[in-house]
Amino acid sequence: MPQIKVASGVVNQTPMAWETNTKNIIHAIDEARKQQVSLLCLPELCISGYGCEDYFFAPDLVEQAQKCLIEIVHETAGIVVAVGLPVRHNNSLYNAACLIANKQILGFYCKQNLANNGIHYEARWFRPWQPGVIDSIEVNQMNYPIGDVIFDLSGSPLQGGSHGVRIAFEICEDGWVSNRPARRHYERGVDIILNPSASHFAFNKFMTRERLVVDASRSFSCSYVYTNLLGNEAGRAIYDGDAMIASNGDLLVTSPRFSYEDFLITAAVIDTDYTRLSQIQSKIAALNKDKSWRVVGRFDFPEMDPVLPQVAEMEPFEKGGALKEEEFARAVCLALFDYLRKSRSNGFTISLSGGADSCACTALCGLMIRLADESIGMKRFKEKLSYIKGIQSAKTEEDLALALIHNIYQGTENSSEDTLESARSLAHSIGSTFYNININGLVETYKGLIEEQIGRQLSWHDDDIALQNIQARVRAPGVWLLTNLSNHLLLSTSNRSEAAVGYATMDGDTAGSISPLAGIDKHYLRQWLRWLETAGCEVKGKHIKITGLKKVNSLQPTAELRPQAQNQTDEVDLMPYDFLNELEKLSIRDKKSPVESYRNLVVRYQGLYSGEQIHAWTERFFKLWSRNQWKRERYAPSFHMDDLNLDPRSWCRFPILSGGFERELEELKEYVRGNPAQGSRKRIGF
Ligand SMILES: Nc1ncnc2c1ncn2[C@@H]1O[C@H](COP(=O)(O)OP(=O)(O)OC[C@H]2O[C@@H]([n+]3cccc(C(=O)O)c3)[C@H](O)[C@@H]2O)[C@@H](O)[C@H]1O
Ligand SMILES: Nc1ncnc2c1ncn2[C@@H]1O[C@H](COP(=O)(O)OP(=O)(O)OP(=O)(O)O)[C@@H](O)[C@H]1O
Ligand SMILES: NC(=O)CC[C@H](N)C(=O)O
Repeated sequence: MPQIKVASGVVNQTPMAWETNTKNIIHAIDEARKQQVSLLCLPELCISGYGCEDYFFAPDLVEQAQKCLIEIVHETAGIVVAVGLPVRHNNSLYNAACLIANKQILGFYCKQNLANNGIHYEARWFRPWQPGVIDSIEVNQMNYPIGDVIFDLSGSPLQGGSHGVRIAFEICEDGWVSNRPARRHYERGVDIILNPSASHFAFNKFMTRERLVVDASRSFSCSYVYTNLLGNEAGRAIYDGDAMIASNGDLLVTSPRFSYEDFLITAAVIDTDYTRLSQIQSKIAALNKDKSWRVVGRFDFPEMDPVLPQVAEMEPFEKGGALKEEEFARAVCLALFDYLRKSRSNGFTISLSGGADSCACTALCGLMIRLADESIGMKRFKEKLSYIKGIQSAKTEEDLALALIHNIYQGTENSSEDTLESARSLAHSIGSTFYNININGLVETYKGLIEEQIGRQLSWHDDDIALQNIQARVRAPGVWLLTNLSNHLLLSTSNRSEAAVGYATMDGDTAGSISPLAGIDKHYLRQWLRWLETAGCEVKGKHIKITGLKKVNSLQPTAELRPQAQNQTDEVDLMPYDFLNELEKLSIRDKKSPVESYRNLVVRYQGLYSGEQIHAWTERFFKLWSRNQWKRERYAPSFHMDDLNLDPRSWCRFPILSGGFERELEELKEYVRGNPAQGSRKRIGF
């Protein structure tokens, strides 16, 4: 049949959650069938979960995945389904997709290009399949083809079935490399390419995916069905559920992103006659006489009535002019919601200072409730968190916030009325539980005990950092106590700029179980808070704002650890946050030496800061960066946002002990000495 209804199925999976994962897959198949879909593509490794880490090595994991596969096969009456799982073959592990048609397994395609950069470590567990190789694998006492296969599905002869529909695969990274399998699929006259992916969220990445998919469908004259995972699967990576279907260079349909559903089906009708016409016109199809790659299967694609032209549209939030703000809000909120339910915790506790970081964490929790409510409604929200007894009688979003978000302000003599008011007004605006204690006595008690032992008084002149740190540390036990009492998760509030330079007290304000902001820089975070107060997330024609952020948006960031008379601010302690951000990009993301970083900064901040000042900040940054790797190793898990991530466990590795750039900073000093004029020129065109 020339017209076929195909679909991408996105699913919210969890590593090794065999029952839930299988249930989500079966529900997705049922829904696709209900929508008269004939061919459904489900994500990469969706049976086991993508993030099983070294447990992929466990033979039992592969067996469990196979048991689930058999269960799924029984649920595929009248539909063709592609589902991803790890398979063991000849003592190697492969990242495979199984094609099932009408309760029959047809075979397995294995990924040829493993993702092994950034947060991906696939080559640690899997072997890449060699192009052109096909073998046979035994599953449940039956032999099936495995490897670089293309499926040729024909209906019964009565249905004009001699015209087989050719279906091939690229698994995620396969579609991102220059020598992609689709080029060979094209020469074999393929009608449909399925791409089951596990493509983590990063800012703007959906546009790159779209280009890959649309370009492939145009260059290879085919229909391209791309699907992805959804939600916070395993802790750090977030999947936005981005799925789409393109045909002959046109994007037919895209899925809604950042949904709180367990699964979503995105369907379109494709026309194989139309893509074949393009193949004929480009005179390329089926050059090769060797057909060993062809796996023949039987499936009667139903007759379809013509459909109206299909054109994909962006979601309103994607075209509203605040894409990064929207993506940050939606990605982190979904990540928090999944973390909450998958860790079976009862809510979030935050030590709320009224400053930008803890206000951002609190606002994100409040926003999570509102976005989830908009996505799945109050009833499903409560069902998904059915183990939390305290929210089952909630009627409003504020009722939910009261139980799910606990804040505590912990002032000292160095705290100001401004920050207390900021904290209180934010808590009030989202409806969270707010506590207010004074920890001065605790700080004084510790100080007194130690002074007595060492035989001298501590002073701000001699003991500045130690006196700052004791205040930050004294806050940790109380907030942990509160957290434990409600079986909450304690959010640690550090942002990426602080992580870069270790501007946090270990076991003080770093205490916590997740660091939702550790992937985002402080300069951007402040801008985002202003956006959330004044514009907010666009949902169903309205805007979800958090107006209680008004006070914090009027304050200058300060740790409030030194006596108020010293007017402590982060930017005086460190350097301006936008400068820190640029320097961090140059030195850490782009790996430029201190001299090269400095030279670039002098150009960028010409006329604004002197060469001497830029030199001093560059030196400070490199010293603090290398001295504080151990702190980054000890941060609570954070979410991946982009290629500026500093998380050493998923992205950016650096030695804990190192030469600390001593020689490189000497070279910088020499360079500055030899180029004294730099940086003192007037700033042009900023
Ligand atoms: N390589 C290494 N491996 C393992 N441990 C290492 C280490 N180097 C030092 N250390 C240890 O690190 C300790 C120092 O670290 P730590 O005690 O955390 O303190 P430290 O990094 O010296 O100071 C904390 C900084 O963060 C700022 N802060 C703190 C709290 C809140 C805020 C805010 O923005 O609100 C800012 C504060 O102003 C200060 O500049 C040393 O005593 C030593 O034990
Ligand atoms: N008075 C306070 N009450 C409760 N928690 C506090 C207080 N002061 C600091 N904290 C905790 O320590 C964390 C670190 O302080 P830090 O100053 O870096 O962040 P912030 O106050 O949220 O933001 P900013 O740095 O923009 O002022 C805070 O996010 C908060 O969790
Ligand atoms: N699972 C994968 O192969 C992911 C790699 C791919 N480059 C992506 O991030 O989308």
